[in-house]
Amino acid sequence: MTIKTDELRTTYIDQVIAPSQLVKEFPLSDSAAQQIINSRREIEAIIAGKDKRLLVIIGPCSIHDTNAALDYARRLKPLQERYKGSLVIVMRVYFEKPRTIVGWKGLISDPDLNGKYQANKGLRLARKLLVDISEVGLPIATEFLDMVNGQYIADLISWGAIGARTTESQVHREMASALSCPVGFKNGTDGNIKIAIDAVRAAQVSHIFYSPDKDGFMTVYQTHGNPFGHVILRGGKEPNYDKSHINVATKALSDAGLTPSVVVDFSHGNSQKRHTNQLLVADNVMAQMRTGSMQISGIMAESFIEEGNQAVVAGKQLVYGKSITDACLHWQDTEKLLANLAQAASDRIAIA
Ligand SMILES: O=C[C@H](O)[C@H](O)COP(=O)(O)O
Ligand SMILES: C=C(OP(=O)(O)O)C(=O)O
Repeated sequence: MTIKTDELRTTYIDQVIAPSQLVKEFPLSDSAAQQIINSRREIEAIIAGKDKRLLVIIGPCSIHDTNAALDYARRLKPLQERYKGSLVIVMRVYFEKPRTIVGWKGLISDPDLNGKYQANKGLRLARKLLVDISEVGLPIATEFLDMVNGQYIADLISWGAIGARTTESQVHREMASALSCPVGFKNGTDGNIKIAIDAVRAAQVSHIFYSPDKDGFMTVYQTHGNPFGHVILRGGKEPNYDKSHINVATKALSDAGLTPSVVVDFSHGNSQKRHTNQLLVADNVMAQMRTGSMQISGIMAESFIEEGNQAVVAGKQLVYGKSITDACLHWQDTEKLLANLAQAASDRIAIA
């Protein structure tokens, strides 16, 4: 063969470390593993309607500075303890960003924020952070976007998301059917909730799925199906958190034979990308909860240490604790939000 017909549009960058090697470098302790198993069981019970507490997925839009993320985790931990009677708090630790067109795609692929794609460094930083947050004692939520990255970190994840741009993707549904944690599917960016309900159904059953194994060898797996898929309403062309949208979504879930409850994302289409609107969404959701309705089993919010977001500019120092993707609530608002959610959730438990 002298004429090359493929790999015409790629340039070799590096070999990637095997998942088993990364796990050796950053192992999970037995106590942290037990805590992850316990957190997954708690979240599963909420998804199944057996635990009346509110699932709260909260944290930065994306991780770009692991020190700031750990700082956030240490602030969140006492609140997780304080409100554990009414909230199951899980920290958002997102390393992979699906972009509408282009942009920084997250710490794993581009840890230096400079387009040099030092993926081995990104994987090491990501796994170390997950181990550190697990040692703090917090359960972790992440989005599974890439088909390979999960093998490096999924053992540390208590709750997974499939994003609005990939809910309709067959391979993501297959991946969700293989994941050991509960998985939420976002509605589409245009607001289509049927694709998320279809995704929950698709992920419930067994599939044939190609993935690297822990040693990095491409492997064909038969997945067992994930019984803990659920829908996340994130808004679309219009927000979809109010009572009428919740009723439509839960009826569609019921008609499909699924548990009629949803997670509401306060951000994204529901906040129309204005971070402080998350607090207005929260007020509406808490009012719904106070009627005793169990239609909303969980919420998601984007929060960090500093408010808003910032652009990455070469040579310019980044503000510590401030998002470089979607704008986030600051820590003070986060504390107030969690206190209010805890009150609304305990009011709801009292009625139920
Ligand atoms: O959650 C983050 C963003 O909403 C998502 O990655 C899309 O971002 P973009 O529209 O800025 O590309
Ligand atoms: C990208 C995200 O959300 P969505 O898929 O809803 O846009 C996210 O939660 O980070």
